[in-house]
Amino acid sequence: MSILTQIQKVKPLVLNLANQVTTQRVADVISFLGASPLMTKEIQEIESLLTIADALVVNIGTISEADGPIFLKACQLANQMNKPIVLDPVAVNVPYRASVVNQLLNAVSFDIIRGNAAEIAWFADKKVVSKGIDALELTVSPENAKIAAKRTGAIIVQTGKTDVVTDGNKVLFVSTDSPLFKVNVGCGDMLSATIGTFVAVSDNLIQSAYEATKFFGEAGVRATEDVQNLPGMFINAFLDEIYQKAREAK
Ligand SMILES: Nc1ncnc2c1ncn2[C@@H]1O[C@H](COP(=O)(O)OP(=O)(O)O)[C@@H](O)[C@H]1O
Ligand SMILES: Cc1ncsc1CCOP(=O)(O)O
Ligand SMILES: [Mg+2]
Repeated sequence: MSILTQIQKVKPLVLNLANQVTTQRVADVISFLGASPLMTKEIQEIESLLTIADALVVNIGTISEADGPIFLKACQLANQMNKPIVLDPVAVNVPYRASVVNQLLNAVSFDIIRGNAAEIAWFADKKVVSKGIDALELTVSPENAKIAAKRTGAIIVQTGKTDVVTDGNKVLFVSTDSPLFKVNVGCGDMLSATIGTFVAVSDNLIQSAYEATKFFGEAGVRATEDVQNLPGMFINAFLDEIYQKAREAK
């Protein structure tokens, strides 16, 4: 049975420590895949929610001081409960974010880290030009992703024009090019949540990360054709493609 069919069957609960910008888009993509999203930032309920969750997605996009202890507690509990964690290290090159992520890396294990080329370069201790949430270099080799995977022990999904999925040894590529991904804020967050939904029902981390990234990219390319390359209607067309494609899976 494919991972997508498994998602429809199990309807996993995906718990999100989401950012405040793209929360609805992230909830939508999880729901349209056939799973159940839940967003929280309340430390008092983390344990009970993780008990019923199948995966945790941590997005640092709008981090505040109060978030540090919540991220730490959620990730520690998820590790103890053997629930997979996907980290989206939005703009981790900014010093405050870097210090919080360093604390997390010292205390917990992430199963998957999904970021753009500049964010993944940070985990490899390399510099790639970035501007806030965006990576500015278009062609980036898989070397940084491989180093980041070896250093963190996580599967790395480095996104850009070509996506790289690696455990540090094996390297898989996804090329699904559409300029509308870049214009629409939140596509990275939606991909991280999609990966979280795939790993919620599959123990094979690298395979689920790869299949999620490929599925997401292909839906985006089809949506770009549907909206004739214009960005305004893209997210709706994209979510519709995800909904349909998920249900066509065998
Ligand atoms: N230049 C690009 N051309 C085509 N697709 C891209 C490009 N950059 C990113 N994507 C796609 O957009 C999605 C989000 O990636 P990215 O923009 O790198 O993340 P983020 O939004 O976190 O910066 C991925 O599915 C990726 O394949
Ligand atoms: C604009 C913005 N500011 C803080 S988080 C965020 C959204 C980032 O989304 P993505 O990295 O998926 O484009
Ligand atoms: Mg991002």
